[in-house]
Amino acid sequence: MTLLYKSLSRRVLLTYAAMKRRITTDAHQILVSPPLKSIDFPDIWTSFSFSDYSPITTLYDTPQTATVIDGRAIAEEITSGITSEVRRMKNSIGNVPGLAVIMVGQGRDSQTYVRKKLGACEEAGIQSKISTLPDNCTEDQVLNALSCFHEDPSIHGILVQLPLPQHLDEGKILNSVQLEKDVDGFHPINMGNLAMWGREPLFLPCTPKGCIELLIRSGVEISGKKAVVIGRSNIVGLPTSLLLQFSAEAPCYCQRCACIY
Ligand SMILES: Nc1nc2c(c(=O)[nH]1)N[C@@H](CN(C=O)c1ccc(C(=O)N[C@@H](CCC(=O)O)C(=O)O)cc1)CN2
Repeated sequence: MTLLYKSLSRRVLLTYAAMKRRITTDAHQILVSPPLKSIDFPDIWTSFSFSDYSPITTLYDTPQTATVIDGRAIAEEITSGITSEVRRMKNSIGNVPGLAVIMVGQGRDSQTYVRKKLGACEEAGIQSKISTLPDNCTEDQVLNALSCFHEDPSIHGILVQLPLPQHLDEGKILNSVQLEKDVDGFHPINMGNLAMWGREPLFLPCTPKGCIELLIRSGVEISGKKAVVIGRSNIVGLPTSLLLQFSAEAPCYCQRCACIY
């Protein structure tokens, strides 16, 4: 399992590194940008066969017309792909991936998101564990929960559901997530590597990755486009903008403003 995981990560990172090299060594490429499918990432962006998909709509055919992307259908498609991959893994090596979630407090939104994440794991055959801590827990309790999951060989990915209560130091806690298990990609080294040429993050934040997936799977050609990202949060806006840098021509932030581009 570890070998498979390492070989997958390696393959992904090599693709990512190759792409970054191409961009940095060829000034022309900076303007033209390589197609997004050749960028990093893992599972789908590199092995995804575009011919398998009929775009929900070809945006080029209908310029300036808003199109609603059917996220639910795409999510089902992705889940089904992951489910077969996990089944294959179980049949070949007898193991399945394991996700651990740390949730502090009883925030309604957080509970909903965590429930959905665990439900998605179950649907795909991924093992999951959750550590639920009270609103008034100490930083040490969170760090202890993290340590337990770091040492648990059945856990390959850990996420700390955000936001955390005010009295906890979010930065310190995210810094403490083991890099190799940082599935949210929120560790400053993973985030920093995403922002730097010649560096490779081990994981991508899931919402930005999901946005790019939706575009790709809907047949939207990102390369060479101008993109506007509204908001610059660490969780969504900032990493989305970084991802778009690789393909869109001129991504920019838009913070608390109406923006017509
Ligand atoms: N550890 C993490 N904590 C948090 C994350 C995260 O990625 N990792 N993100 C948010 C909460 N969240 C997932 O946990 C999340 C929230 C909202 C969305 C999203 O896409 N929202 C859509 C609406 C979707 C719908 O209505 O069905 C939107 O805002 O347009 C994705 C993920 C904070 N905590």
